[in-house]
Amino acid sequence: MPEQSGKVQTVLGLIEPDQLGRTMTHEHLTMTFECSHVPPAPGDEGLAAASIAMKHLHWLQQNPYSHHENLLLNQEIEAVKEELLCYRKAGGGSIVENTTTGITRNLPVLRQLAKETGVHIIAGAGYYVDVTHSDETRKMTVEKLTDIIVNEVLHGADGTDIRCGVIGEIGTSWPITESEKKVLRATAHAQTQLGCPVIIHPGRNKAAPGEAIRILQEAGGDISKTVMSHLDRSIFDPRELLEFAKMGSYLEYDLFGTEVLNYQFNLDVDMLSDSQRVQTLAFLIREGYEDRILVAHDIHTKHRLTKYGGHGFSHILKNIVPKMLSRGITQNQVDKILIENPKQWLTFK
Ligand SMILES: CCC(=O)NCCS(=O)(=O)O
Repeated sequence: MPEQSGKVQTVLGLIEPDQLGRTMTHEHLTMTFECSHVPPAPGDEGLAAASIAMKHLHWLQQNPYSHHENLLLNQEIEAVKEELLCYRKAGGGSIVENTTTGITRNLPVLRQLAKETGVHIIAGAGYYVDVTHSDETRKMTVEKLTDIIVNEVLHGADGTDIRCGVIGEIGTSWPITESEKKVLRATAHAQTQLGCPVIIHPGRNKAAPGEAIRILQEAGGDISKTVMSHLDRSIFDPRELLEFAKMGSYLEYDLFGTEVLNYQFNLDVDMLSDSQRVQTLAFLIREGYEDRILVAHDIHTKHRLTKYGGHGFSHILKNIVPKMLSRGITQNQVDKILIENPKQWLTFK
């Protein structure tokens, strides 16, 4: 039985699950997102090249992926540190940092932030979406990928002794590519060996979450210990959502704070507002899924930091929790979503 059994693995070592407190299960503290750059609309090239400024803020909020500098969250370590101190003051305890290979994971920075702020940080093992896979990664067998992921959890990643405490976010596109399928199978095999939590980034299609779960299931993964991210831009029809929920994964609404007219990555999608996210959580609770819900902001660009006029890492604790309570979600259910469910998910079997 691995030493992680019954514990949560943070970048500073193992902790007791009760030490986690309120936990955002899907954030990024340092990463780059150039792989997802969207060319600006004709006429917007000047805005896309300008430094971030108050007078451009609305444009930036609506076109976050067309501004190159905005995609470099790794340049904001000091601002993120300030945010984490505010997050603690607001009652936050832990953050799952989902940056995986391909989007510039930086484990020494995560360790430094955990030391300086007292926030428990859990790092992610594995690989982001296909466009970020190296030729070397693409050529690897499932067995080799499994060994690498297991090693990142048991011994440390990126040449450090800093160990990951979850596998993911594992990136998938739509349709899921062959290289991503291999990574999903390796994820399931590693999870079988380790009894660890897994988190998946689905492609931008309503069929994507179910397809990723089926691949994990067929490879022996433990779906009850797996999170499906980004449901707030993936499945909108209530009946289809309940069909997906029946598959048994955690259901994560992790784009709180993102309110956009046009979702740049899929213009067919009408992105939920925060009010609609809260309504969806209330719906899932009524349908009996309160033990399966997780929430976060998935901050991955500069403009969502308070330094740039964004909502920051404390938005859920400060603004969304009161809204949840005002819409009939009980304090006990809020505590399940913020404390108990993350604890169950993050504890190694
Ligand atoms: C690395 C951050 C990330 O993948 N965020 C998801 C954005 S979205 O696909 O839900 O728009």
